[in-house]
Parts: sequence; structure tokens; C-alpha cells
Amino acid sequence: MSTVSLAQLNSKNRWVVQKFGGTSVGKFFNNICDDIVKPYSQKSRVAVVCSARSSKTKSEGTTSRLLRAADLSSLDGNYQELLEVVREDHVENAKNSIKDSAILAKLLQDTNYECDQVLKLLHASQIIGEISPRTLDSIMSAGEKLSCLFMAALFNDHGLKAEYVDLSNVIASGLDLSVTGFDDKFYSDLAKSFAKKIHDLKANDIIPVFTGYFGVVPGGLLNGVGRGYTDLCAALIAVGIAADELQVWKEVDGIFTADPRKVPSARLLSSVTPEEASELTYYGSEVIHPFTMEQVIKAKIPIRIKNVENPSGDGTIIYPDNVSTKGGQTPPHPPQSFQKIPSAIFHKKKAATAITAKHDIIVLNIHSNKKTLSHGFLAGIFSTLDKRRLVVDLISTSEVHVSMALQHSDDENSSRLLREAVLDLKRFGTVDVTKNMSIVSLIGKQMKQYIGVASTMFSTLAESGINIEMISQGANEINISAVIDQKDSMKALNAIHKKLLETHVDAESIINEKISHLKLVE
Ligand SMILES: Nc1ncnc2c1ncn2[C@@H]1O[C@H](COP(=O)(O)OP(=O)(O)O)[C@@H](O)[C@H]1O
Ligand SMILES: N[C@@H](CC(=O)OP(=O)(O)O)C(=O)O
Repeated sequence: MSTVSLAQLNSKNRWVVQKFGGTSVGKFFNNICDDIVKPYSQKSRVAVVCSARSSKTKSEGTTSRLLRAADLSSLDGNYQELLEVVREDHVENAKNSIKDSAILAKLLQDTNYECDQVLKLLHASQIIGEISPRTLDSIMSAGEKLSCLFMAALFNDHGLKAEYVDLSNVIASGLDLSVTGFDDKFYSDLAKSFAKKIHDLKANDIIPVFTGYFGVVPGGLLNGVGRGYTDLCAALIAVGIAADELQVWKEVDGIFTADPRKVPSARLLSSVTPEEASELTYYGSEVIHPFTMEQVIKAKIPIRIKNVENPSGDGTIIYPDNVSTKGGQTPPHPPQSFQKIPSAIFHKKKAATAITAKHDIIVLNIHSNKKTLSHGFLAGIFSTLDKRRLVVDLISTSEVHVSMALQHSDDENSSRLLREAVLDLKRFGTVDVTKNMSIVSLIGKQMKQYIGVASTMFSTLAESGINIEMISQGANEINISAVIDQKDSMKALNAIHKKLLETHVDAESIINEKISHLKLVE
């Protein structure tokens, strides 16, 4: 644990909110307790938010299992077996980890109760033969309930004073979000309700362990917010209690210039802006849920991404480059925080910040059967796609041609929806589909200020012998994307990273390279 960071936590009235993802809770619960929550709680108040446990990967984790069980129940399948896997996983983990017999007995009782509740819901869905978004949400909520019951028990077992806080009923049941939407008032009311849960704690040295699942929202949390909703929950808690910092703990040191598993020379970034973090998440590098940023940044609270396996690392701070923190002065004064915020946040000179890739992309090409694109042509295409819940990631149009890149999984249901959409789209012209593609995106808030970045990216692909299917420069000017064959994506990431993101390559050198190239041509 870094003494620098802890030395700055000098007041017990200051809060830090710590969010732990599912795989961290599944694999590193002892580190979380002893090396992270314990030392931080000695210097400040700590609120913990956890996702559902995943002992290996998110796709095999508790939330995914519960969602699969829900699917099975509505299809009259064997959901019981899957739920017993969830129960067994939590019971075994509790028995192996909790030493105090009274704490363990209570945890096992609570764990079995939550599993039995889910079984009842699944049974009801099987009888009805369908599952409503509300029921699906309730089933899904068991993931966070089980993991937080365990984490609170573990903290108490290791000598901390912790209390499990269930947020699943925090949203008033009469709320009609179809009228209000997820608007500012909804978020600010929610943040206040979360804060109230803290004021209701029995003593002011208790560590609340919040279920990252936060309620049956109309339309369903899964539909309204999507997977990864615990980030948003943690953000709203941070806003509600005016925390000094929101820490999102993962299994990487922070945000890198590229996925470190794919690009060995990727560098850790000391800071990124919220816009960059959102783009990175959307285009393949799951950094943080995009809804998280707005709320926290509005409240001037920095977000820090940190590594559960390396708590003393500085991590990556997500903070706008033009806003001071709460109580701070106007920019460019660096925001005050638990750990120093790198001055580079205000003096970033790099043209690009990071490169990312999104896989399982298909490209839909539509050649209009008219000479020019007619009135309503694009609207027709989009409503056809929308009907099948197909979301376009990139689009590029010419006079008579539209190309769109979409993410597509090969499961039966998605394939059927795609087939239907293609059939329907044939009303507008000839349609062809190219599968197994990737979107490679270069992200950077500074890029728009520099000439030559896009052309360097595309010429690097060409020099590597990689064919470009489609090009798009995002409307927000912080994203330049190309669609390429998926089998070339590793090569593309590494080549572009080498050219545009390795330390010695900065914006000036791109421009100089361009100028010397122009001179040669002359
Ligand atoms: N630019 C990037 N910076 C950091 N990690 C990235 C990046 N792009 C992709 N990743 C991957 O995202 C994963 C996020 O970390 P992890 O803790 O596993 O996520 P989660 O908390 O969602 O379970 C890492 O495995 C990492 O390889
Ligand atoms: N457990 C939920 C919510 C979540 O936020 O997960 P994670 O923090 O592990 O991404 C999910 O799997 O989507």
C-alpha cells in the first residue's frame, strides 16, 4: 500500500468509494479485504460496492449463469441444475474462506435463502412460460446479493466492521421511468437514496458493502443500463456522499495505450478524459460503464482505475482536462485528490491516447436501386435494423451506397434477426454482408488538433498489407476507425501502436514526417 496515498487520507470524514468487479471479487477477495479496504479504512471512510462473483471469467460468472437459468426457465429447460452450480460455488467459497463459525453459519443461511428465492422466481417463470424484465432483474440481483453477503462476512471475519447493504429495493416501485427517463432528477434522487442508506448505518465507523445491483427499474436494469451496471451504482454512491474519489478496482494496472494482453509494448496511461474512456469501452476495451462518467464528473469527483493485485500503483485517473475538482479552483489547477493527479492531465501533448479493437463485426453494404439516395432511405434502413435491435457502430455513406458496421454474435437468435433484417433491407437495393471483421479505433482527444494522424493510421495498415473495408472518423473527432478482417487485428493493433503510440512518437514527429514526405514528393 502506498504511504503517499494513505498519508493524504487524513480525515475520517472523507470518503472513498471502492468498486470491485466480479472477477476481482471471485479471485482476490483476501487481497481486497487485507491489502485494500483495511488500510484505506484506517485513514478515511470507505464504502464498498461489489459485482457478482466470477471465479474465472465474466461470461462464466454468476450473473451470466443466472441469466442463462432465466432463459432456461422460460423455455422449460433444466434451470435447477444451473442454480445449484451457483449455490455450490458460493457455499464452497464461504466454507473455505470464513473461519468464525457464527459468521459462517449466518452467511450460509443467507446464501441458501437468496438461492431459494431465485428458485421460486425461476419456477414461476417456467409456469408462465415467459419472463418479464422485472423478474429477470430480480433473478439477476441475486448475483450481487450473494457476493456482497460474502464480502461483508469476510470483512467481519478479518476484524473489520462491515455491514451488508441491499440496494435492490431502493427505487420506489411507483416510479414511471417511461415518463421521466434516466434523467438528471432520477440520478440525483437515486444518489440521495444511496447516501441515506449510509446515514442509516448503526455507527459511523462501519464499512457499508453495497450490492452493485440497485433496483428493479421500469423496463429492467439490463435493458436500461446493461451489463456492468455496478460501475454506475458506485458512481451514484460517490455522488450521494460527495466522495473524494471513486476507485474502480480491476485486474490491470489501469488504462493502457492498448490492451496489454494483445500489445506487449502498451504503456500505462496516467490519465484519460471521460470521453476517451467512453470511446475505449464502446470500441472494445472494457474500461468502465459509459453511464458512470457523467454523474461523477458533474460532481467533480475523480475516478481512478486501480489494480487489486498491485494496490500501491497510481493507476489511471479519469478526469476532464478542463474542470477543477470539488472545492477546487477553476482550471488549470490540478484537482486535489487522494493521490497526486499527474500534471500531464493538463499538458497532454500526444496526438493519440490509445488504440482498441472490437471484434465479431459484420459489414452491411447497401447499394441503392435509385440513382441517388431517396428521401427516407436512411430512415427506412435504420427502422429496419431497429426493429431487430441491431445497433450500428459505424456508418459511411456515398451518393448511392451505405456501409454499416455492426457487432453480431453467431447464436441462433442473432442469426435469425440478421437474416430477417437483410431480407427486409433488399427493398432498398442490393445488400451484401461481410462477416468476421474487426473495428480498429484510434482514440484521442488531442487528435483533432494535429494533421496527419488519420493518414498515418491508414498508411500504416497499408504498409502492413492489411486491407481496409471501411473507414470512419467519429463525429466527436476523438475516434478514427477502420474496419478490417478480424484475422489481421493483432497485426494492426501492434503496427499502429508502434507508429503512433510508442513513447518516442509524438504529434510533432508525425507532422515532421509528413512535411519531409511532402518535400520528397516535391
Ligand atoms: N486499453 C486497455 N487498458 C487496460 N486494459 C484493457 C485495455 N483494453 C482491453 N483491456 C482488457 O480489459 C480487461 C479489464 O480488466 P478486468 O479487471 O479483467 O475487467 P473486469 O473488472 O471488467 O472484470 C483486462 O483483461 C485487459 O486485458
Ligand atoms: N454482475 C453484473 C454487473 C457488473 O457490473 O459486473 P462487472 O463489474 O463484473 O463488470 C455483470 O456481470 O454485468
